[in-house]
Amino acid sequence: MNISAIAATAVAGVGAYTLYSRSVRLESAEPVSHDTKRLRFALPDPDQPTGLSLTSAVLTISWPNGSWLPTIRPYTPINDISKPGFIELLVKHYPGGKQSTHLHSLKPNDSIIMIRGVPPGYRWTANQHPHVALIAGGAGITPMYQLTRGILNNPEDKTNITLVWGVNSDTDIFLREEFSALEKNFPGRFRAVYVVSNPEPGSLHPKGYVDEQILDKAGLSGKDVGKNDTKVFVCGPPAMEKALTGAKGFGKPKSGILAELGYTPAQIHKF
Ligand SMILES: Cc1cc2nc3c(=O)[nH]c(=O)nc-3n(C[C@H](O)[C@H](O)[C@H](O)COP(=O)(O)OP(=O)(O)OC[C@H]3O[C@@H](n4cnc5c(N)ncnc54)[C@H](O)[C@@H]3O)c2cc1C
Repeated sequence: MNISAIAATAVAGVGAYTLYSRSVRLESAEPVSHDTKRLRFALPDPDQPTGLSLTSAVLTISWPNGSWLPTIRPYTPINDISKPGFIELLVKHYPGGKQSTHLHSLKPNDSIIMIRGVPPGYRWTANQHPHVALIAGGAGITPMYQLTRGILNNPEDKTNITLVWGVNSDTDIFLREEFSALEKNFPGRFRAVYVVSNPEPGSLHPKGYVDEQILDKAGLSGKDVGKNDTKVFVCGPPAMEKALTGAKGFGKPKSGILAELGYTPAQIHKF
């Protein structure tokens, strides 16, 4: 969904969707890499449920630098959405980016408006697929983290998960500890593979981008996974998503890496 469609839905539904009593207050802001912060917002009532379902984003509304027009952008909470009282966002700063610059400038006790319900998100159903492949680039990790935690924290859900995350540098793997803990606690259920385009000397991760070879090595080619058994989720920068899922344009549409590996469009969901 593009930003204007999201904004239109938000404006049309603002009465129905305003969840957190207009504003939420920043409790803490912690840098997790050179350009990314973890922001924890308190809901007005500490017992208030997040009201979020797996998987969903929230819409943030702010007026950076006293502007007349609001800036409206979606972000994907990374906290345990079953716990009440707060919302945690992981926000990458884009130089010149309106909302990410504003969110990075917030100090504890500053407030923003947050709306749930738009964009609608992907409605996850436990055990609908025996295996999911989560392919993320950079800040596109947030919906993958929400989904991974949601699946593994539900004792009824037996879905296996393979995560492939492409980042620029080793320091951009900011959820490494959280993912390591999940790998340890759910052996055989969850596996994470990191691909680094500019690795540090001595990095343990493969150098490069998420391509056919990396996915093949991660066990995600058609020969490794039953064709209809895997649901693939993709979230990353536009160039990465294009390479994975193909591109329309002038002339013949280009098929992407996932099609080459044997996945059908119905198996692929782009966050
Ligand atoms: C459903 C959904 C969930 C999202 N969840 C998150 C999240 O959890 N964390 C997060 O950090 N972001 C997330 N985003 C992206 C976020 O909504 C904003 O688009 C992003 O923060 C940039 O907004 P901005 O106002 O700072 O930049 P803008 O003012 O919109 O853009 C300014 C410039 O920044 C650059 N830029 C903006 N976005 C990107 C991009 N995605 N890739 C490369 N360059 C870009 C471009 O050069 C652009 O011209 C999500 C997006 C969607 C659609």
